[in-house]
Amino acid sequence: MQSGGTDVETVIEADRVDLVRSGKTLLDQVSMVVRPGEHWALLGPNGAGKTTLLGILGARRHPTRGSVRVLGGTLGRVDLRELRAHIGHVDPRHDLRSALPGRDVVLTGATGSIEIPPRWRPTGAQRERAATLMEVLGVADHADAPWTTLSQGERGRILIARALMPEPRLLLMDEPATGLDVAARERLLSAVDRLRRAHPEMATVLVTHHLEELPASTTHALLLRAGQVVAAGPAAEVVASKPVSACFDHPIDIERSSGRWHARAAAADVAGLEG
Ligand SMILES: Nc1ncnc2c1ncn2[C@@H]1O[C@H](COP(=O)(O)OP(=O)(O)OP(=O)(O)O)[C@@H](O)[C@H]1O
Repeated sequence: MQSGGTDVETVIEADRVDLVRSGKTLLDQVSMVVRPGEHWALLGPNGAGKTTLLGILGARRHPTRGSVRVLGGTLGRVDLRELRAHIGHVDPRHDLRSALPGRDVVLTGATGSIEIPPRWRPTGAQRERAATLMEVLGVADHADAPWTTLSQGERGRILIARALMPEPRLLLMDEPATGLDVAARERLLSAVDRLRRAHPEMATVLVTHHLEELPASTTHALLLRAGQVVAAGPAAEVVASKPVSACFDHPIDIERSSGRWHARAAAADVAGLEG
């Protein structure tokens, strides 16, 4: 692989992407390059366009202007359904209503469906892979538990295992830790760290608005505000007080310890509030 530039092994290459809906510019000249083994955080306030951008990176929607190459395929020129089969997308709005056991929910990742298709039977290799992934994600004990009884944190980890069934080279996660209590969040983040170690070539993009929800294995970050990129690059530079304060339009102090990030209102701002 070449260093820099646009090598063939680039996982995502978005160049000056605009997305306009109902006359509103949701993404404005967004560019981003993701290479194998990189783990990106997509950060920004409510309504910044994070989910919209993830939809484009996941080959679920086309940009209005600009070019997007994902896993070597240019959106607009390749079959989006075919491309989607190679992308793991963890969507918190997974629309499963039946009491499918955890193991079967993971197996639906192989068929790309919500339910197990009639007459479909997993191969031995698929069963083995599902078991391994549930082990890595720490949900092996829930293989027989019905989806309807699983907690939000358990569901989240099951959905990540599901997204990994087709051995994707790209994994997209939209706010995987939202709504979890502190222990469930920590279990999920450890699972994501383990997963990244187990699949060193896989690239990931994780959306969140909470810096505390960033796994320690995050390598890069892109800050989005009102559809525009405020900063993008190595996490150590981008997840820092100055760029994050600019992105959220609020003075924020960022600290990093044991690889994890913590955010709080800047001291001057707190004094202002108290005074
Ligand atoms: N089809 C649409 N037509 C018009 N506006 C839309 C459409 N879809 C999304 N939007 C708007 O686009 C903006 C970006 O939405 P998006 O969900 O991508 O933001 P986000 O950064 O993921 O926000 P949050 O953190 O709140 O989930 C929002 O203002 C939203 O209301």
